[in-house]
Parts: sequence; C-alpha cells; structure tokens
Amino acid sequence: MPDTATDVAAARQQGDTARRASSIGLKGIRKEYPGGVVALESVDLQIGAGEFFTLLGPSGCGKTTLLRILAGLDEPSAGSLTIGGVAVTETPPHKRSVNTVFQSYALFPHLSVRDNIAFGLKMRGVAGAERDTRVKRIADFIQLGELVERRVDQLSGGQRQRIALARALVCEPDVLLLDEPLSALDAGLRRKLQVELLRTQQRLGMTFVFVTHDQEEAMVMSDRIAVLNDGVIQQIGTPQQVYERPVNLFVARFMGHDNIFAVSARHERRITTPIGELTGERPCHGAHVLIRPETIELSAPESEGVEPGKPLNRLFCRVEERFYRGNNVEYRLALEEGGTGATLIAEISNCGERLFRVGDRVRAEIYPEDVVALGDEGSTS
Ligand SMILES: Nc1ncnc2c1ncn2[C@@H]1O[C@H](COP(=O)(O)OP(=O)(O)OP(=O)(O)O)[C@@H](O)[C@H]1O
Repeated sequence: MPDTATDVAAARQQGDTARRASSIGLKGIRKEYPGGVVALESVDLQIGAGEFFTLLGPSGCGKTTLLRILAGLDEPSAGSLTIGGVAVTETPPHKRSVNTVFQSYALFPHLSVRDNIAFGLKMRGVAGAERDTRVKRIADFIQLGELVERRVDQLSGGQRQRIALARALVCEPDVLLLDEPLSALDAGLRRKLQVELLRTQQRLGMTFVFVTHDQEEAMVMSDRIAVLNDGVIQQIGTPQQVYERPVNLFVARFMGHDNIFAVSARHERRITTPIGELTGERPCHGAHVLIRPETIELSAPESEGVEPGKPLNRLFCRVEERFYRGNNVEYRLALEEGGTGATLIAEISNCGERLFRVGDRVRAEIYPEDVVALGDEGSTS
C-alpha cells in the first residue's frame, strides 16, 4: 500500500479520464440558523467536474454546514446551488446524485461488510444479482474483498473507514462529499488512506468535496482549496497558491506560517518591519508581510553571498537557537541592527553543508519576491 506524498503525486498523474462527474455552482449561499447564528455569509464557489476540492478552516467556520447544503440535508437561507448545471436548491437529498461519507463512519456494527456496502443499493431498489456484482466489485476495489463476510465490529478503524467509503462509492454518485473522513485515524494510517482516497478519486473521476481542518492533509490531497473563516471564504486556490501566496493574515496563520511581521511604515517598495527595512517586489499595501523560512538563504557574513549583485535584502543576525530535524535545520535568528528584538526563522535544507552554531554571526538574504504582502481578511483570489 502506498504511503508517501510522492505516491499521492503519482496517483494524481495516473488519473484515468473522468467516468462520471458533475460540476458544482454555489451563488450567494447564506445560512442563518434559528437563534441568529450566521454559519455562512455569502458563498460563491465553482467546483469543476472531476475536481478534488477541499473546504479548509477551523472548527465552527461553516465547513459542515456548506457540505450539508450540498447534500440537501440543510436548506440555505438565501442563494442558489447547481449540480451538473442543474438547479437543485429545492431538490431533496435522495434525488441528488450526491453521497456523503461522515467522520463517524455511520456503519451498522452487527451487519457484515457485504450488507453494509449493499445498504445504499437496497434502499435504491437495486435487484439482488446486480447488487451482489456491484458490492463485490467495489469491495475488491478497496482491497476488502476477503473480508466481505466479517461483521463490522470485528474490523479495525482503517478498515471501517474504507467500508464507509465503499458504501458511498457503490451508489456511483456524481459527487462525493467527505466530512473529515480520516480524522479519527492515527497518523500513519491516515497518510495511507489519504493516498488511497486520492487514487480512488482519480480512477473513478468523481467530483470530491472534502472537509478538513488539517492544512497538510488539504495540501496533499486537493486540486484546489477554499479557506473559510467565520462563514466567509478567505481564499480559493491551488495548494501552492494558498501556501506560498496567502492573501491575508488569517490564511497565512492557518497554513502554519510563523515569520509574519507588522508593517509600521511604507514608501513604494520599501517597508519598515520589526526585523528592519525590507524591499518588496512591488509596493506593499498590506498591514503585514510573510517571509517563508525556507526562502531565506544563510551564509557567513564575510562570504560573497548567494548571488552577488542581485537586489537582495541582507540582514545581519546572530544564531540564537538551532533545531536539527534531519532533513532540514531551523535557525532562530536575532537581528544585529535595525531590528527591534524580533526573531527571524530560517529553515535550511540539510544537504551536508556545514551547520551554523548557536552564537555564530550569519547573513540572511531574502529576495524581494519572497516578501509576501498580506491584505485584509475576506479578500479572495
Ligand atoms: N443546527 C444548528 N443550530 C444552530 N447553530 C448551528 C447548527 N449547526 C451549526 N451551527 C453553528 O454554525 C456554525 C458553523 O458550524 P459548522 O458545523 O458548519 O462548522 P464546521 O466548520 O464544520 O466546524 P467543525 O470543524 O467543528 O465541525 C458554528 O458556529 C455552529 O455552532
């Protein structure tokens, strides 16, 4: 069974042509629960047919509400919804070609794997012989063919999760909705099932809408991600766009970034920050900037530097702390001049070069394009 991010990338590249999939369109979707809680403000979203699309955000931001509206389990207070180009805002759940996999599996523990998988087909009135063929095909597909007679309460968490997936897939929906399906699993199994889920989606060519609050999981799985906060989409983009170019402070923090600095003064491309004066690629309008630790180059102060003559930001620092992580090394740096006591974090891949020690003087070099301006919340791209 595959278990690395490389496998995920390979799975993405091996994708068959779409068998059946539907696009999804959301326009002005608002949800206000009785009692006045506004779970979604005004959500506009276009999800492509066959896309692996992820809703990412903290607890309570409205992810599940949005999924329930797609499934037809909740009605929006305003706005409209299309699946496969057809208006379905008023369509009841069982008439939408949509299936949902929940975090809690929602399996019948006393029934066999076969009967659990067959349940949805039975409800849809699929006859015995065809039902058996389809159950067998999907059980083999998720590598549980040998376990079809077992009772569900005799299986591991990972196996149960695969059955929940099989039960949704066997109905061949155009759209599969997945609400934190892997969050109950331990880290190793979770990574394996991430790969399996992505390969399944690629092979079947279905549209997947996946909910998670784990940014790494979102990045490894998704074609595109929508980051939500307080019922408002903050940014929609590819994993690379959302991680490398977060549009605002919320997205940058949620994606796990540390080197974020307030901008106290600005003049065209020059800005003043707690780590000193920096030059950006273009005039900075944001109140904060992000400098990703892995974009910083470190060298001895007296050396030539990485690219002599290039317009770089050069900061002289002292190594305060060093964290050796095997594949990379994190340095926490104190600025020698122009700084106001702020710490700059640099992460250097460990390619066998000499490591700096605590107390060493170093020169940190930052390209203008790696000074990322963060705008106000609520802006999308
Ligand atoms: N039935 C309900 N009645 C009233 N308020 C609700 C109801 N369901 C959800 N909410 C509120 O709506 C907001 C969004 O909830 P939702 O479950 O969509 O968030 P979420 O992002 O899925 O959170 P989590 O990751 O914790 O599941 C929260 O403030 C929640 O308390």
